Amino acid sequence: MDEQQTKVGLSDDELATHPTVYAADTLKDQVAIVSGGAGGIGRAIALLFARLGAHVVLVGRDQAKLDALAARLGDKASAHVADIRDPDAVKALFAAVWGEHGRVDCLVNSAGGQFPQAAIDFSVKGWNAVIDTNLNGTWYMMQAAAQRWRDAKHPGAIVNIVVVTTHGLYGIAHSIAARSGVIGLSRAVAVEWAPLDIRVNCVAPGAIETEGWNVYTSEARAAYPRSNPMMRAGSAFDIAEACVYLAAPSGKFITGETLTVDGGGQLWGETWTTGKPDYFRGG
Ligand SMILES: CCCCCCCCC/C=C/C(=O)SCCNC(=O)CCNC(=O)[C@H](O)C(C)(C)COP(=O)(O)OP(=O)(O)OC[C@H]1O[C@@H](n2cnc3c(N)ncnc32)[C@H](O)[C@@H]1OP(=O)(O)O
Ligand SMILES: NC(=O)C1=CN([C@@H]2O[C@H](COP(=O)(O)OP(=O)(O)OC[C@H]3O[C@@H](n4cnc5c(N)ncnc54)[C@H](OP(=O)(O)O)[C@@H]3O)[C@@H](O)[C@H]2O)C=CC1
Repeated sequence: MDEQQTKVGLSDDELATHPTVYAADTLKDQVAIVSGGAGGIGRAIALLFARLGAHVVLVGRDQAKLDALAARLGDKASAHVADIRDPDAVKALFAAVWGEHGRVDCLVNSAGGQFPQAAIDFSVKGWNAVIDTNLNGTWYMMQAAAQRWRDAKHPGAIVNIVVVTTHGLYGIAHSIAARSGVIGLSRAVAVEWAPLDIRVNCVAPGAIETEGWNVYTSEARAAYPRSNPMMRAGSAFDIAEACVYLAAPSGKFITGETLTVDGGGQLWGETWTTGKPDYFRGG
């Protein structure tokens, strides 16, 4: 992080009142677990899902952050502390939620992240922290959700928030490896779990303005809005609406897919999370 940390992205009030294309009862009576639910993208998902009728279970490691958002949502949300890297904590989370609500309809895995560093300098510990969070943690959540759905003969939908992997994203190779793993895993289990009426999809955000950006230098952050042909950053609300599309009946014939929400960034544009090296500046 650098000294120029600022509040970025839409406020909770803006997210809660943002116009949406979805009907108010789109997710009526559903129960959705959102990991990273108090993070920048996760809170947009939580606020929209709750607005569309779901009860949202907010998951993260920071009780106070979760409680603050849950308090805003009243009986539309509850807070559960769990580290997704701990498979026992994940099992306990699902036991608690099923015990409390008797159902889960949807899991959104938005917990994740990475730090910018040239791959050649990754330490073993740093590499493992990113793989463990983004690949292993996501998998523990997916498997726990699917086992419960299988045992209860209940349909389910999983949406994994990943990263656009098609042309790197220089400076976060550990995350690209982990997210490519999640995308491949999602495609594989989409087939295995179709007989269980479980759909598994991913959303790959481009530059989405959230406080998560504070892990990057101000120079890198300043370039993100120019990383796509729309020449602007997206908002967490764009990701939230994509998640609804895949989780709700609108996505009922979609599984194993990755929906890229990046303003065309994978087609044109470049992203240097550690700053653009002189070599690529030409001249
Ligand atoms: C095309 C479309 C365009 C798209 C254009 C897109 C542009 C934006 C791209 C992406 C944006 C986002 O994802 S937004 C952000 C999402 N949120 C985040 O990234 C959250 C911030 N990240 C993290 O919390 C951490 O990085 C993470 C590893 C995931 C968490 O794990 P832990 O808590 O275990 O990590 P820590 O204990 O802090 O660190 C563990 C070890 O990791 C290493 N480590 C951690 N931070 C480090 C650092 N800054 N530099 C070096 N090494 C570091 C050290 O070895 C640490 O050990 P020690 O040496 O012993 O300390
Ligand atoms: N913003 C962007 O431009 C982009 C974001 N993404 C991805 O989207 C996802 C959400 O990003 P965003 O909301 O911006 O980032 P944030 O950092 O704001 O949110 C990430 C959330 O994940 C939670 N989390 C992290 N590790 C764990 C863990 N081990 N167990 C439980 N919860 C954990 C954090 O909560 P706590 O620390 O309290 O546990 C935090 O609330 C991430 O995977 C991110 O990499 C992808 C592309 C672009």
